[in-house]
Amino acid sequence: MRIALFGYGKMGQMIEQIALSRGHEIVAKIDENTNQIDFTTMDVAIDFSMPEAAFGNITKCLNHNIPIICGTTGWLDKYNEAIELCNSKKGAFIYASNFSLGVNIFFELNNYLAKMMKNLPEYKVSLEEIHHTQKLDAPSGTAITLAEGVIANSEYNEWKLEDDSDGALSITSKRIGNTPGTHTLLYENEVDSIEIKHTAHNREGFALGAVTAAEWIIGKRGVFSMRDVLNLG
Ligand SMILES: NC(=O)C1=CN([C@@H]2O[C@H](COP(=O)(O)OP(=O)(O)OC[C@H]3O[C@@H](n4cnc5c(N)ncnc54)[C@H](OP(=O)(O)O)[C@@H]3O)[C@@H](O)[C@H]2O)C=CC1
Ligand SMILES: O=C(O)C1=N[C@H](C(=O)O)C[C@H](O)C1
Repeated sequence: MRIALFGYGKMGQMIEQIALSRGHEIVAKIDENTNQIDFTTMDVAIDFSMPEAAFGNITKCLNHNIPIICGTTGWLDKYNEAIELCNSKKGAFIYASNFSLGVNIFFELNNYLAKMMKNLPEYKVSLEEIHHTQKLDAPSGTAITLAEGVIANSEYNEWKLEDDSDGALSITSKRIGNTPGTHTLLYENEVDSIEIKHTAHNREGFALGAVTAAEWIIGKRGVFSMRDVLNLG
């Protein structure tokens, strides 16, 4: 498979390693200084760039009929526009806030736990994410997906960053050293607490998931998720 990388930072470089080890070719490494992109050389594009760049990169790929896998977080105000464009162009697109197998299992566990806790209002939920100090967005995309999972399966209506006013689900964001990504859901009352936690030990799981998604999407049309790729649903 001929892969173009949009963004060649920490994730782009890890994806290159994994892609090469699986017999793929990296045909382009694109950043904000790239003037011309030859879309004829690529079978699929993978974007791990920056919040302000992702939507533009997705648009370019869909306009050139290139399937696009996007892991960049912090641009979701434009997600519906990306879906509309993908559908109108009959393209192929996957966004995931987290591509790792472990986190996608954790998302399922989170939904299941939220459903069980729905009728137990004595437990208050809180959500914490910890990432490295270079991370630009807060809360993390993964924390937002987890919060949306709780909201869809409980009486909570909204999440807020470090604010539980009006009964909102509060997300705490911490930036510590080189932490690859740790997410914790805590249900707590006066007598006990229940905690579920996912800890990424490095970036390999994210990169492997993104390359797996790129392999999976070839020949497909539509908007998909990691649930489709991993056959979780
Ligand atoms: N979904 C998932 O599983 C995961 C998602 N992420 C997300 O991926 C994104 C990237 O993370 P990470 O690799 O750690 O970040 P880095 O900052 O290490 O890399 C981002 C790269 O994007 C480049 N860039 C800037 N503008 C553009 C542009 N217009 N087009 C293409 N590339 C551009 C930057 O170049 P320069 O430095 O020259 O500006 C930089 O090299 C973040 O949003 C992060 O949250 C991260 C891990 C897992
Ligand atoms: O920026 C990161 O590093 C990560 N970003 C993603 C997010 O915002 O959830 C995924 C992972 O946690 C690492």
